[in-house]
Amino acid sequence: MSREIVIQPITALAFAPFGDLIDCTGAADKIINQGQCGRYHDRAGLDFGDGHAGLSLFDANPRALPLTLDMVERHPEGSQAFVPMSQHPFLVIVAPDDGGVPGTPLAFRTEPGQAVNYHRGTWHGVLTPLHAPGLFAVLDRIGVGDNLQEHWFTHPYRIVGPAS
Ligand SMILES: NC(=O)N[C@@H](O)C(=O)O
Ligand code: NI
Repeated sequence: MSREIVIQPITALAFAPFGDLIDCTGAADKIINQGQCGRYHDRAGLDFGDGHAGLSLFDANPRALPLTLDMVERHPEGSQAFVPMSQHPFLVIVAPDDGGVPGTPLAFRTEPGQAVNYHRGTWHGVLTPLHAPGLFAVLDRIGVGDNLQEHWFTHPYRIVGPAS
């Protein structure tokens, strides 16, 4: 049995229970560098618990749609931010927590130039580019102990919708 999830455009409001949508919409918080740069200041709720911030690069293979979603994961010890290093949309899959297991997932497509930061403990699909290059900067917790909990669905979901 496969259950279908339709991809929707991401909005800050819809994503708010799961994380921060980071982009340059609206006026910059500050104009810097002799007026040559707008600073959209401190836009993510970063949380690294008892660890420290790590900045990594992920070079991920783009995925085709429809996508079979058979697993979501979460990081109980820290937040995780994905910043694309290309001007392509990517797929953001999250799920509410339902007593320690994920509820029905939601699938979002970002706009080019948008990044996301998953709150600590948010159920999410792994990094899912939709176009090459799947190159991302990732800011997440580096520290001791296990910071990864996976949930494999007995019945996978089928993620459908436009890739851009
Ligand atoms: N495992 C890892 O570093 N990446 C995942 O957490 C992911 O969300 O892609
Ligand atoms: Ni993750």
